Amino acid sequence: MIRAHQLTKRFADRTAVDGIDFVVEPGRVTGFLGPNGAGKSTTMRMILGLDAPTSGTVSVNGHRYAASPAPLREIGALLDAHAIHPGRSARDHLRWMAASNGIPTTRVGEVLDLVGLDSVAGQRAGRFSLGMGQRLGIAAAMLGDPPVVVLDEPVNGLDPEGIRWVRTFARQLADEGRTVFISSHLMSEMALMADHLLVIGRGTILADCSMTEFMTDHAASYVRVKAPALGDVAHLLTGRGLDVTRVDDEIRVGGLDAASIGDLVFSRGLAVHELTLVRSSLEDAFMALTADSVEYHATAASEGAAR
Ligand SMILES: Nc1ncnc2c1ncn2[C@@H]1O[C@H](COP(=O)(O)OP(=O)(O)OP(=O)(O)O)[C@@H](O)[C@H]1O
Repeated sequence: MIRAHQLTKRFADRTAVDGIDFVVEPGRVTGFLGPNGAGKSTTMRMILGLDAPTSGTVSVNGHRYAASPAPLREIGALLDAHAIHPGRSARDHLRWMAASNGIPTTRVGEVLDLVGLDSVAGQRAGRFSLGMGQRLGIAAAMLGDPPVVVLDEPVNGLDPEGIRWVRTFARQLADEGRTVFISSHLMSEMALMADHLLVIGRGTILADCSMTEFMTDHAASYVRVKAPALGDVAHLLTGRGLDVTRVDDEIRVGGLDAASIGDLVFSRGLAVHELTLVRSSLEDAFMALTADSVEYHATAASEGAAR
């Protein structure tokens, strides 16, 4: 597992990570989410010992990762998929990494197979597409068969097939009992991939909960009601103290579940033509939660100009 205690990183006058505490548990995919500049990469770099904390600590499997005698066997990390010599073949790149970490070269064939790159392993990495580069980065991360896997924005720029592959792969690693920690600034992607969420904004933790809890706590919901005598239904529900808003040919009701609303309306002999629970999307919930921590807000005009 990964454990952070009062983890802090300051760059000159900027506090990138501000005294955060969290535990990333094994056996599940934990999504690390936050808007651009929230502190995700800085946190991941501190986990991997690439940045030293200004104060606080972070440990991997109970000790500081930088002090590990066999780092690739502790954590497999994908930070920058382009950090590969372009003239070297995928196989040579992995062989070199394996040799410098005391890992038998037979493992190279296994990880190439694992990520589906065996047929192109002799090609120069500089010719790889973005998706192939990500797969090669993940193959490198898996060389030491590590119990902890950290992937920073692994689906950035991937096509739908590549995204699905990363998702399935992450799930498989968690099912094998590994600790899987994946950053992204896209909620929709995490909704499909993560069991647990750690949301960061301006260097502080905004949420640390299961996906289900996140939805319950942060996603707004209402019941859409359509009825021939809409005014009468609205009057009845408002009279019961419910939060009722009329929008076109429907009313939106908050504060009571759909079945109870149906029963109540039926008990007055009124007909109902539609009764639907509507939840705001995870993306909406995430945007609402992190709205105050977004560094760069696009104005409506600049959004329009960008289109
Ligand atoms: N080496 C550095 N020197 C100065 N400031 C830095 C440095 N690295 C990061 N920062 C600042 O720290 C803050 C957090 O950056 P970080 O890259 O960790 O965010 P992030 O959540 O990974 O963002 P993104 O999704 O854009 O990658 C940002 O304001 C960033 O400008």
